Amino acid sequence: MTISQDLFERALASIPGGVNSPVRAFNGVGGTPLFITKAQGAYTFDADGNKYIDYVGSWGPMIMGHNHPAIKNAVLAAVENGLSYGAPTETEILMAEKVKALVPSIEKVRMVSSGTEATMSAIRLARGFTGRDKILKFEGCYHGHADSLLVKAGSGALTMGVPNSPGIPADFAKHTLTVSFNNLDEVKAIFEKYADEIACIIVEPVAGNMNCIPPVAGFLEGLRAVCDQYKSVLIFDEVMTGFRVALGGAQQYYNIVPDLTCLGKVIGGGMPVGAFGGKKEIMDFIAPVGPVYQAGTLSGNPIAMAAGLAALELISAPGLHADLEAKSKRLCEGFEQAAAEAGIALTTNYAGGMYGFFFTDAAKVTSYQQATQCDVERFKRFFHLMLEEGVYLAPSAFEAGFICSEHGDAEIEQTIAAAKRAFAKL
Ligand SMILES: Cc1ncc(COP(=O)(O)O)c(C=O)c1O
Ligand SMILES: N[C@H](C=O)CCC(=O)O
Repeated sequence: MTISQDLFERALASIPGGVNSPVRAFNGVGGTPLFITKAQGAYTFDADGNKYIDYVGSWGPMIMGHNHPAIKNAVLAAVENGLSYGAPTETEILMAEKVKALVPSIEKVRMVSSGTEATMSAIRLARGFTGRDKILKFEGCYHGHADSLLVKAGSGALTMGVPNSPGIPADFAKHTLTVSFNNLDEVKAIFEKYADEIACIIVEPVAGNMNCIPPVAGFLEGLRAVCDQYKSVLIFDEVMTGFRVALGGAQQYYNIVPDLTCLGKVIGGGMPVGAFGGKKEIMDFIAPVGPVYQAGTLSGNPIAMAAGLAALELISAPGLHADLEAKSKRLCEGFEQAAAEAGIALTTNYAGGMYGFFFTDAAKVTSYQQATQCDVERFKRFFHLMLEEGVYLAPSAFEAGFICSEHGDAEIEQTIAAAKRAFAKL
């Protein structure tokens, strides 16, 4: 990795921490981040010419594998007509119609350029719509880096040990209430306390930013009931789960209808895209039809829409999500069996095309507290052993892993075999 090392040193001189998003810096595992030169299918290639089976997939968007020809060709065709107009296009209508068809709880949708913009806009809309200031989120859930949401946050914030970021005025953060994920009693108690002051609950329906933690039975149903009771807006942040755990997202997988949904990652096919949408009466509260302001110079960008539409077309193939889940299951079972043979305590979680594994004695991990008590040092050693084996896992114990359509049986079995050798050396 000498070229990656040289590039990292050069990057450190000009870019804070050498990276443009903290989770890329390997702070969670130590060592030098890989500098990637190209990616194809299930594989990424680094500057030193190493080839890796990739379970990061650009942190989720690459559900059809890297550089899929249909997405690439859609982008190339769109580029011929110009890069951006700042005026409406038919492709935006096609995108909105496709999103509505795939996620029926979405009656109207607004396109943005990142998941952060989607969640930030959705909570502003919920506040404007209800006339309430407080919002409720869950410890360890990450919803991007908007001020209201960087409170007890997961992902890089948790990895770096700064779940509450400096720079956010206390006067602002005080409006963000937090309780434990998968703990409905805490949700009910806080609603009893603040009754009609809470504008919305925002939740990752499968938590993917404190490793991977699916909801326990009844949790999402309970959130729906509480929001109905107190007339709060239920926001599913499906930036990660959307189009991944099922074609219609986690709301289809668990059969719960939120009021608003945030989307990102897969919806852009690898281009910078996000979206938020939901009930017509709430969505019509945003400008220009309603009073809540929300805008974006590059929102609905024609190249990004072309890539996203091509991706959504591809993922609509019958059986794709069942296949992704079968691969997640095989990988998790393979890891558990290999760990057991080596006498290593390990448990796994998965939902559709996302998964996580935890070095712990616990039979199942269902909470933030359990996730943060896992053996992070063991994870770090395992991560580097797997890298030496040619397997690129998320470089943090607090991130989910992603399966793509191009992970075939060969890649999955190769990964399990690599894990077996790695466990033996832990
Ligand atoms: C659940 C969730 N919400 C929001 C975001 C923010 O998206 P972005 O990084 O595109 O701003 C992310 C990922 O970063 C995410 O995983
Ligand atoms: N966990 C994050 C998103 O899901 C990782 C992406 C990032 O913040 O760079």
